Amino acid sequence: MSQPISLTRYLIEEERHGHINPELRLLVEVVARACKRISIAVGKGALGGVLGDAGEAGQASINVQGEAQKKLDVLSNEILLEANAWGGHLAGLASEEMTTSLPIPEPFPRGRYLLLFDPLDGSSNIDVNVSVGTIFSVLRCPDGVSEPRDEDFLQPGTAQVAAGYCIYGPSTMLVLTVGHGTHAFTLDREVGSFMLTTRGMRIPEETREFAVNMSNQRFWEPPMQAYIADLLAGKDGPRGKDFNMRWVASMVADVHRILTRGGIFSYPLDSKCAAKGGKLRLMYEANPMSLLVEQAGGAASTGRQRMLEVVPTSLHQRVPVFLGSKAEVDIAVDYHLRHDAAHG
Ligand SMILES: O=P(O)(O)OC[C@H]1O[C@](O)(COP(=O)(O)O)[C@@H](O)[C@@H]1O
Ligand SMILES: [Mg+2]
Ligand SMILES: [Mg+2]
Repeated sequence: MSQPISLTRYLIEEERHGHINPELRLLVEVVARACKRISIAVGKGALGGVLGDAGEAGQASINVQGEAQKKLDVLSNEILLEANAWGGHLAGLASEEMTTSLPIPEPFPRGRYLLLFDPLDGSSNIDVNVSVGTIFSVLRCPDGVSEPRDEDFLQPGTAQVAAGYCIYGPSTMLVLTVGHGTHAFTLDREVGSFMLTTRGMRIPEETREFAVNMSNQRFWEPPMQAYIADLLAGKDGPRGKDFNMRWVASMVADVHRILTRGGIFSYPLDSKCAAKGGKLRLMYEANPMSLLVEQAGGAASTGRQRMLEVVPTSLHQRVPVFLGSKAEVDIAVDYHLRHDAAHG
């Protein structure tokens, strides 16, 4: 195998092709560098004193989502904030762990992009040494806005100029799109660089594998109940083939598997999360993952609408998610549309 090229070299090539400008190239480099720092913190585990809950004296620290924060949620957020505030390419930032967005304050240099991130995805897996990750999305700051507010971030997923995630697993990998394919880079720990190990990831169109939290089954809507029942019926059911199931409960790990070997990932609407609109967050989970999946030949939907066309109404908006192998996502969507048509 020929020597893989570095992330820096790949980004320079994309700039030469006119796919990105120098600002966006450097922005991605800054995010990648922050992810390397998070990877080191995650890798130290119990030795780094970073496991367990955030907060003091037995008092849990609760974020804007109403969820208890882990120490690594807080640390990863701080690493991304610090790195990007000094980067000079951003006008503002928004994070799963912060109530409102943050315009880059004086005296930091201000740029033209907006960055949204889930600093540590899969928090429930931190203390059990299972893969976690960082998810990010890059938007343009609207023209004429120098101090962006929450509403300036409310752009549909189609407006993303870059998206990616870093998975902290047996190896640390950065999976990135700047709108020209989805590419995977593996961190060479000795050299300290991300190296391009898969150019142009492709999701097989069809699959026999699904990912869903089955413990929520009785809370799902009827079309989701019907869809999964038919998958479980296997060879004897209407699908005529047996399906396998996987659920890591870190979206990064589940999506990484799907980008690698296909499958369908779903976090559907259920009666526990219906009032909030779903479980997963549109702006820094669903949208970046949907762009990566579409760029790899897959599909992503809310079950009723293409994910990337959802017009956001709030920064921490939640949505139902179906993404992965295109033919299978289309089938899941069809169950929902047929149900809606039959029930008005
Ligand atoms: O525990 P559940 O309900 O199966 O949820 C798992 C889902 O929750 C999440 O962990 C939410 O992410 P955070 O850890 O960033 O809050 C997703 O990664 C994952 O798909
Ligand atoms: Mg998450
Ligand atoms: Mg998180």
